[in-house]
Amino acid sequence: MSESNRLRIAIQKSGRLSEESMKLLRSCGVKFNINEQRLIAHSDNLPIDLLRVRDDDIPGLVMDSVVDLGIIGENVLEEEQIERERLDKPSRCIKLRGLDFGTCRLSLAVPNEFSYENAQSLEGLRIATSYPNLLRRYMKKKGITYTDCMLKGSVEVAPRAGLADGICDLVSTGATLEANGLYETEVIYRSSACIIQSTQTQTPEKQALIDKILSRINGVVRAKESKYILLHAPTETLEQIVALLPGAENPTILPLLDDTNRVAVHAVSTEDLFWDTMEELTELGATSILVMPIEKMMG
Ligand SMILES: Nc1ncnc2c1ncn2[C@@H]1O[C@H](COP(=O)(O)OP(=O)(O)OP(=O)(O)O)[C@@H](O)[C@H]1O
Ligand SMILES: O=P(O)(O)OC[C@H]1O[C@H](OP(=O)(O)OP(=O)(O)O)[C@H](O)[C@@H]1O
Ligand SMILES: [Mg+2]
Repeated sequence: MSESNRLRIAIQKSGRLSEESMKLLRSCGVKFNINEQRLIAHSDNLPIDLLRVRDDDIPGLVMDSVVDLGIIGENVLEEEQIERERLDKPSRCIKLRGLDFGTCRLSLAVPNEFSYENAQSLEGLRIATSYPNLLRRYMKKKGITYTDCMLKGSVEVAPRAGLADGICDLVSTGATLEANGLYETEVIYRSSACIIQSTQTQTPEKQALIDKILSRINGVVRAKESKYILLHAPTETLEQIVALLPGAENPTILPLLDDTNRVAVHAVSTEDLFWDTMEELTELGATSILVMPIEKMMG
């Protein structure tokens, strides 16, 4: 493959991570248009190409240095890492940071009529999964022998179709399990999306661009977790009010026109402000409480 000076980022073409991956890159100032038929999307404003592929292919593309960065579920990353360990193949990639989407868990589940007591209840059974390595690691730790039935999709229909006794699949709300007459018994792995980088040597220009993207991602994620809070506070309860604002450092205190008993408080809070705290603030005499989202943060 020819060497390119453009940074290559692999994202899921279509599925649970696609929209959020594109949204994250766009919020970092990477402009691009997607043509559904095309594998590659070129950014208009930065030397970046997006490769739109199946999520299972992303860790391998990063580890083999075909692309520089990838956005992927930790579950798929870990599955590939265990596979490469097994095959004595190097996993040349590092996780740059976790992301706040694609949160789910890999769980064992059995049909509603199955009487499950503990993990040992699965001894000798056949379990359908798309994650044979994560399943094997868990079952080995528990000392349970089983047979696996590898399915790339529709894992949850396997017990009804007579292909397996139980399943090991991703769960979020549990609606898919319920719809298929199954119930969750053990969580074997908790996952969210993450961004990974190939450890193969980058050009200094590419590394500088990766650092810039990562710093922007940090800013976007921090901003999402933070809120800008404005309120009016009586001077006598000001200290208690400020102490209630979660993670707010050095708020700005401003005088109010024609009112010497109250001040305006402006603060950036590193956490969401919950209704309970809002109620406590009003009990302390705070008024005109506004909680606003922050788009970007830096410095
Ligand atoms: N219900 C869910 N809620 C949140 N995140 C999920 C959920 N299901 C899966 N994920 C995360 O999103 C990733 C992609 O899930 P998806 O179901 O789109 O994969 P897929 O069907 O294997 O797609 P592909 O066609 O790309 O192979 C999973 O590996 C997991 O990290
Ligand atoms: O617990 P729930 O909220 O029901 O989510 C779990 C389902 O979500 C994922 O599939 P997805 O809907 O992405 O479709 P897929 O099976 O085509 O991958 C996963 O494979 C489960 O089937
Ligand atoms: Mg997949």
